[in-house]
Parts: sequence; C-alpha cells; structure tokens
Amino acid sequence: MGVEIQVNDLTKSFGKQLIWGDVTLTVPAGEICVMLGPSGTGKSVFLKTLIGLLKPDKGSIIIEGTDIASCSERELYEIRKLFGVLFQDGAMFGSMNLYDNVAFPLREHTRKSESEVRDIVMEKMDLVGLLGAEDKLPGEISGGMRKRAGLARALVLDPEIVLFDEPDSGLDPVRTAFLNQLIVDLNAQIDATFLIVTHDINTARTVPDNIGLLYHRHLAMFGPREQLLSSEEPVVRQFLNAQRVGPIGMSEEKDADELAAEAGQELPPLPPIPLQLDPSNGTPRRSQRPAGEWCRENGVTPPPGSFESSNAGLAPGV
Ligand SMILES: Nc1ncnc2c1ncn2[C@@H]1O[C@H](COP(=O)(O)OP(=O)(O)OP(=O)(O)O)[C@@H](O)[C@H]1O
Repeated sequence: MGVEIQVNDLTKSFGKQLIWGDVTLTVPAGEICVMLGPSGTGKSVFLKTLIGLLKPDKGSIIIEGTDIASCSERELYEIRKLFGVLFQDGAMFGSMNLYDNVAFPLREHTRKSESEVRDIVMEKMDLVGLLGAEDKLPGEISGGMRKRAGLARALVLDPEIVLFDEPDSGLDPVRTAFLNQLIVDLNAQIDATFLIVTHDINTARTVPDNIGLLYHRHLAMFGPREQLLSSEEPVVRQFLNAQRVGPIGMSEEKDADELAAEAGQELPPLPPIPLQLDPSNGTPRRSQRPAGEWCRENGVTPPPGSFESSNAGLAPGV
C-alpha cells in the first residue's frame, strides 16, 4: 500500500552552512516522486535525513504518526524497517556473491529459515531480471546489473517506502530507460511509496507522479508532474528543460551582470509534456492520473503537442 511521508518546515545546516531551510512537502502514499536540483543543493542530505541518518536542525518528518526528527533510537529502528534504499553504487559487499548480498538483510533482521530466505531472494532476483546471476560477484557484472542487484536487496524486507539515490548515475541512456521501466513496473506491483533523487531530466519528465526541485537552499517547487512541466517559474523552467538561459549558473546562481546580459533574450517555448511511462503490461498504476488531468483541472493550457504518443519525452538539448 505504501505510506505517506509528511515533511514540515525542515531545515538542515552543517555548522554555519545552511543546506536547505523550511522544506515542506508531502510524499503521497504509493506515488512516485522525483527530487531534482543542481549539484550540491542537498538532495542526498535530504534522503539521509528522511531515514534518520542525519538529524535536521528544525522541523518534522512524520511517518505513520512518528516524527523521525525527534523520535527515540528504538522508534527509529522500527520505522527504518519500512524503508528500502537503493544506494548510488548499489553498495554491494564485494566479497559476497549476489545471492548472499541480497539475502543479507533477511539474515540480519529476520529469523527466517534458509529455505524461506532462498524463496524470497529468488523471487526478488526474478523481479529485477537477475535470475541465473546469483553466483556472480559484484565486480564481475555491469553497473546496470549491480543497480538491479541493489534494488533486489532493497526489496527483500517488503518495504513500504523505497528511496533511490541517483539510480541512473553511471548508466548509459539505454540502461537508464530499462531501469526506469523497471521502477515503474515495480511500483505497479508492490504499490510502495517511491522517492527518486536524480539528475536525469528525461527520467524526471516521464517517470514520476510528482516532482520537487531543490535550489538555492530551499524547495523551489513541489507538485504534480504536469504542474512543474507547464510552469513558467524561471528556475523550474530552466532546470526541467535543461536550458542555459535563466537564473541558474555554472556554480549555482548567476550574478547580476550575467543576468543583465541575458535580458531581452527570448526564451525558447516550453516543450510538449510527454506521456507518463506506463507499466509494461499497459495497466495504469493505482496512483497514476490520466494524461492532462492536472492541466484540465487547473485551467492550464499545456504546451502544443503535449501528451501525444509520438512525443518521446526528451527535453530539447537532452
Ligand atoms: N556529513 C556532512 N558534513 C558536512 N557537510 C556535508 C555532509 N554531507 C553533505 N555535506 C554538504 O552538503 C552539501 C550538499 O551535499 P549533497 O551530497 O546532499 O548534494 P547533492 O544535491 O546530492 O549533490 P550531487 O547532485 O552532486 O550528488 C554539500 O555542500 C556537501 O559538502
């Protein structure tokens, strides 16, 4: 079913360095959310704060009535059982084969017999398309396969929330497309809440139900995919369409001279909003909304060509 994550007024600093402040958002139960932002804006810090690895300075994170930001270690231990995490590099133990890597959380956190462990491991290996690779060592397989193995391991305790830290980092566009399809199919199958941190604009444009953008020490926007993809807000528009013209510069914000030099430059029109990626079996996910529904309900005219099946989803220049 998945559970909701309610983030209220969250602020995190390291010493005097504010990473982000006053972040408020709700990750709805069972939906897929993507968190974007230029490098260094604190996306990984945000994920680590959600699972209680880092303590915020202020604010709350409510999951099933418990505030992760202020609960006891024991409560945190219990709440963490709801999470599965896919770390950037898969975080596999190099000396263990894939079977033992995937079995690890079950052997650590449950009292299941080895035959029960085997059934679960093989089920999850099948789910991520890795049956037959159980005996391989992480060093013997491709980056894409390592991510799949990491995903199988993230799923063995049947999580209600799955966090993905840059699942596409280091993958070529074809492997990324396969992984995105796997993420959508998994969400349809297990109905858990998914939160994905990524730099990949195409993933952000086609996979999630909701998109968030961290920029300049705050949450610039969070909302349904169609809201952000039709937004004229300069930071959102620039980032989601991978453009150079706009407030974001090479090292975060542009200075006044750079912005003045851009004044009068015409912005390219917003590209069409692509169709959302469907599960492979063609049946929409429980949380999936019909194409164009948000725009219709909010009186927003989407850019011409939006939601056409010929539209591959790539933003210009991506
Ligand atoms: N444990 C820590 N102690 C001090 N500073 C930290 C710590 N962890 C992260 N930071 C700082 O927090 C900032 C945000 O880092 P973070 O890795 O979350 O960014 P990011 O948005 O995920 O970046 P990228 O997209 O490049 O992965 C950086 O300036 C980083 O140096």
